[in-house]
Amino acid sequence: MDNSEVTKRISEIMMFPLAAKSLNVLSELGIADHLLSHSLAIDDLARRCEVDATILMNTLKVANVFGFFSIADNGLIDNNDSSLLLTSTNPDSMRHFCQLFGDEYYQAYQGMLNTCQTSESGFKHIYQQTLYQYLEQNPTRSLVYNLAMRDFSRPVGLALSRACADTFEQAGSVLDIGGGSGVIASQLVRAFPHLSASVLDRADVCEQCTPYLDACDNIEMIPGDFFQSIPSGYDVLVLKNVLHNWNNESCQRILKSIHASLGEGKLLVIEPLVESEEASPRLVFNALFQSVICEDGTYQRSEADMKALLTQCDLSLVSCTKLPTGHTVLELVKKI
Ligand SMILES: C[S@@+](CC[C@H](N)C(=O)[O-])C[C@H]1O[C@@H](n2cnc3c(N)ncnc32)[C@H](O)[C@@H]1O
Repeated sequence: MDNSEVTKRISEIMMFPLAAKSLNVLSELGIADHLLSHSLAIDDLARRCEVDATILMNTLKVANVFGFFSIADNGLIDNNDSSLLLTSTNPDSMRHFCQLFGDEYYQAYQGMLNTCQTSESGFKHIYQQTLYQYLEQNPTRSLVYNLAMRDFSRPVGLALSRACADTFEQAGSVLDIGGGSGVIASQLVRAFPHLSASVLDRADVCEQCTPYLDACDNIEMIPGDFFQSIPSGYDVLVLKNVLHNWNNESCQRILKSIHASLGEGKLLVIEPLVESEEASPRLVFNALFQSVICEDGTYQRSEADMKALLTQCDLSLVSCTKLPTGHTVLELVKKI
């Protein structure tokens, strides 16, 4: 690559925040929802959203560079297959994800220099409180967070049902620890109707997410704190995308609570782990993301790091399975 190409690349990279922010603003405004039933002229769309038509058009053009929305020569704006994923009701929706990543997380990246210097959370540096303290005090944004996790976890729930079918077929009950909106629990009871499922999460999450559960799924939401205690008596405990939010010391405290409740049951730890030979850009970004957004001193873990952490907590590894989503499922039982 010659210098002029590198110069172009640098200027593109430095402008990329505008691309992420454009998807965020279009998601906050619900533009894809406005276009759900028909195309609209830019002036009409801007009027409905109470924004400046020229700036909205420029925002749409940035999104369009990345393949979102269709902009006709006559100025009519419409959804295309990509922007349909920004609608609220699409089962594969990424709208809440764009709202969360392009707002709170985006602002927290301002703390990254501090994270590099101190290994402390960039989020905490900017917001002067941890992510979960912030969410507790901001119910509207907490709902965005919970729905973003739901959007993100949907494909994993399906993959998990297929990959661990034997485990769930043989089980009668499952508890999803830090299970948020209950998306994984819902998918499990649909795939295995004999299962009874519960979700343990922070009290405000349980209250907020109960209306989003399908009543037919009959899932119990249990308000609690996984650092304090976890109810026992379940055949399978699921812990998905939880440990990566915490440093080793906090993970050990969570695993101690799990150990106390596990009995004869199985624990499934599901995490996006990195291996050096499969460093996809998304996983490379994720490693940095965890240190900036999560608790002070949190680092991305490899499969070996995770196995070491789990076995230090008196758990024995039974199996290790890769999901097509890039997550690893570690099945564990209490060490005898
Ligand atoms: C990254 S989200 C993962 C949610 C869900 N497991 C999933 O994969 O979609 C982490 C979850 O841990 C929950 N959480 C954080 N601190 C908790 C605590 N002390 N006790 C119980 N749940 C907690 C959060 O509310 C959130 O739902």
